[in-house]
Amino acid sequence: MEEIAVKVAVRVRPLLCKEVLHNHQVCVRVIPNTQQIIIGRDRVFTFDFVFGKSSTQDEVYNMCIKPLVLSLIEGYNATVFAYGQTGSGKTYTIGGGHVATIVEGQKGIIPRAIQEIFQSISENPTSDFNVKVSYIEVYKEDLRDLLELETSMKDLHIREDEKGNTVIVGAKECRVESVDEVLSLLEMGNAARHTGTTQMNEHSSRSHAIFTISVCQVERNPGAGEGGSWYAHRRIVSKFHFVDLAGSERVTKTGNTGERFKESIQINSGLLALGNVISALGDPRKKSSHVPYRDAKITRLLKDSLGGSAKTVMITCVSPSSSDFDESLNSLKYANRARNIRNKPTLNFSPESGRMDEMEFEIKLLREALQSQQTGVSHTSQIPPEAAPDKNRIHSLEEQVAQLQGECLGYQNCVEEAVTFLLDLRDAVSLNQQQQHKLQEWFNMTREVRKAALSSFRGSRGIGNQEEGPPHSTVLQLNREFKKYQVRRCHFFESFV
Ligand SMILES: Nc1ncnc2c1ncn2[C@@H]1O[C@H](COP(=O)(O)OP(=O)(O)OP(=O)(O)O)[C@@H](O)[C@H]1O
Repeated sequence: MEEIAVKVAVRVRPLLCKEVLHNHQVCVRVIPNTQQIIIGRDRVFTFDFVFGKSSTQDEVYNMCIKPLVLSLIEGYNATVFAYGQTGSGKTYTIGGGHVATIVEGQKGIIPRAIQEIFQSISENPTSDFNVKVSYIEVYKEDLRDLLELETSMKDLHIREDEKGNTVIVGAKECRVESVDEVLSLLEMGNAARHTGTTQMNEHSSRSHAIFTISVCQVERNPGAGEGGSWYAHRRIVSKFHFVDLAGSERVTKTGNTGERFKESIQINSGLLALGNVISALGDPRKKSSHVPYRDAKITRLLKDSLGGSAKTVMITCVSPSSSDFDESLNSLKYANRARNIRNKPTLNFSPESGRMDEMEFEIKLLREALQSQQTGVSHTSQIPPEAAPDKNRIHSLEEQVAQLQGECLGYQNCVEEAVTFLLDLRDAVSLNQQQQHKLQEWFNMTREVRKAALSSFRGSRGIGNQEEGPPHSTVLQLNREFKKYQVRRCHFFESFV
């Protein structure tokens, strides 16, 4: 599996009107025709992409995000996250805020990516797509569903699936069919997000927000099956996380008190945890050390994006103002360290679900074939009684496939449950005896279910000692038998013409 580095971009926003009015000096500049940034008089940093004060939203999108959208459609998970001091331009860049009223050129990353995803879908006639979005925020270390505010925080849980990908159990996933639908959900979520006014930023995000678009594509591949007469399905589910982190802030500078002060503490501790993860992953001297993903919700959520299986771009936003020199230098140091993080992107084929789709499809074909042949039989008065066993055979095949599908579903559900549970335990620091016992019980149960599924299938076929194989191979056997039956039946009818 190929390792690729997390790509790091730095964007320096222009001085804001109030900074110009207060006569702030510029202390961060892009060195023209390079990928370098200079801060102060002589601190130079090199990044994958650098964007200066006059860079446009379009440039940022095309350079950093477009390739990720293409990867998403290919089947990779992707993440872009914006990091930086409060007021440095993260929400502006990611595309939060009032997406509906914003002028075209000012649109941030999310609306542009959505546009492109739907464009790609419309240009792909060979697959069926199912697109869903979810939007959650981490506010003071609690998860909140921005698309379903009634959902209690307690009902949202962070879990890992069997591939190690982070999933939020309980978060509302809305099925969407158009760009406008996504934008109105985004707008709704943005309106529900915790924001507040601080001395540093009039519309400061007080939470980390994760907007996720999940694309499920089922490729229709005619003729791939034996004899070219049925459809093989490839199912890919890939996700794009757009993460707008809350900004780091110095409490003395923001002048925050009361609730804002409490928020600052939580924001900073989440970002500190993120800094530690970046440091553990990005510092070659700490290569073999423990990565403290579990120290905060945001680091747990970003686990597969940092050192995991996704393709990731980190956009570090910095203020050019000399009054923010220390914060900007810090952000650049973090960004520099993040360049050493390596991910191992993997394609998200879903072989199990693919098999289920395939089985469902075959059942459909079997049913259709059965129906049309039954009709044929009833219209053919000269058909001799020898046809009856064939009809019975097709009935029995259909029953077996249906039974197999039911067994596979039960088995799949059970395994999924066990995997989630076991992975949870695996992540725990240590297991006590009771937990180890429970773990063993789950292993035993899975084995039993699998055994029962196999023996019941063998029983239904009258097979005693056939080699154990995955349920998939039995479907293929059924398919083959059905084809043999079809050929025999054709010959049979031909002999009457
Ligand atoms: N590249 C840019 N060009 C023009 N204006 C910008 C740019 N980046 C940010 N701004 C402006 O700077 C201000 C602060 O930006 P924004 O709210 O995006 O910061 P933030 O990093 O998300 O802050 P916080 O962490 O407090 O939420 C906004 O008024 C925004 O419009």
